[in-house]
Amino acid sequence: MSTAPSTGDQPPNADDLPRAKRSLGQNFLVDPNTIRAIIGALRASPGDRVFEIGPGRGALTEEMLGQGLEVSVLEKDRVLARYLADRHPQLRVIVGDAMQFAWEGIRGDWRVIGNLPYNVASPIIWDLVARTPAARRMVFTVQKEVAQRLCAAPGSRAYGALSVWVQTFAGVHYERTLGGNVFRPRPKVDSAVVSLDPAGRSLSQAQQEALGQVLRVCFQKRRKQLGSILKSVWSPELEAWLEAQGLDRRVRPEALSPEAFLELARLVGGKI
Ligand SMILES: C[S@@+](CC[C@H](N)C(=O)[O-])C[C@H]1O[C@@H](n2cnc3c(N)ncnc32)[C@H](O)[C@@H]1O
Repeated sequence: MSTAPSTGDQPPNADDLPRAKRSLGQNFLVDPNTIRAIIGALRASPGDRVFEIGPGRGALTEEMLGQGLEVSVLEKDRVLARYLADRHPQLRVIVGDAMQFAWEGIRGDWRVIGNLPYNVASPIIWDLVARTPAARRMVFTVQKEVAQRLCAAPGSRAYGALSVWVQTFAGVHYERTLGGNVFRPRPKVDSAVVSLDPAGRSLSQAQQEALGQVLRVCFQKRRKQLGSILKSVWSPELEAWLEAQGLDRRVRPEALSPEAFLELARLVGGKI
């Protein structure tokens, strides 16, 4: 760990940099053009507040500070958190786990950014979008397959519970694919950048549980027909609602839009 006094404007000596820990998904961005492009996707202006998840050695953090953004970071690795706090006294550094963070505090004017640890990216985004309805734009670097699932449209192979859940709360846009050469160490999988624009939708805890339950049940059996999946809770109301959509009980879950799932959760959630 570097114990040098703050030298935010000096490039760190390679020997001072904390080693990458595989267990924490540490693949650090090293390509300046990619770093600028990811931050550009945030569409932030000087003075805007940005919350970064997993700042690592500060590749995105330092560029954002250089652009005059007001940055707070949440890092699980104490060594890296200390390294960043030492180098950047103006940075608000929180040592903590994004899987257990009180996201409700990120309200209003916050943008969110993160080159997320790949093994926990989906649950972090799942939680974050539901609990920060008023936040501004979010930009995440994730495994390419996860990015495809986040953006997937009904009927496509990648469309599933994660797509429906996240698109219930935000508009999702696939920004770009990243080759392994922009990271050190180089990850084994391809990566992609996605942006999310929260729609301002707030669901109660009960509504969230109902939607989560319906998604779990439906996408466990995505090739089955809805009438068979929901046999035990089928009702005339459900039948009438499907008919009004121009659908019937033979429809498969993967054909339903996020809005349709929300209505389905209202009709059957809590009963299955
Ligand atoms: C893929 S690296 C990205 C580092 C840096 N942002 C970059 O782009 O070079 C992921 C970062 O998230 C941190 N991390 C891993 N699990 C975390 C968790 N549960 N909560 C917060 N940070 C975590 C890792 O220590 C690491 O710094």
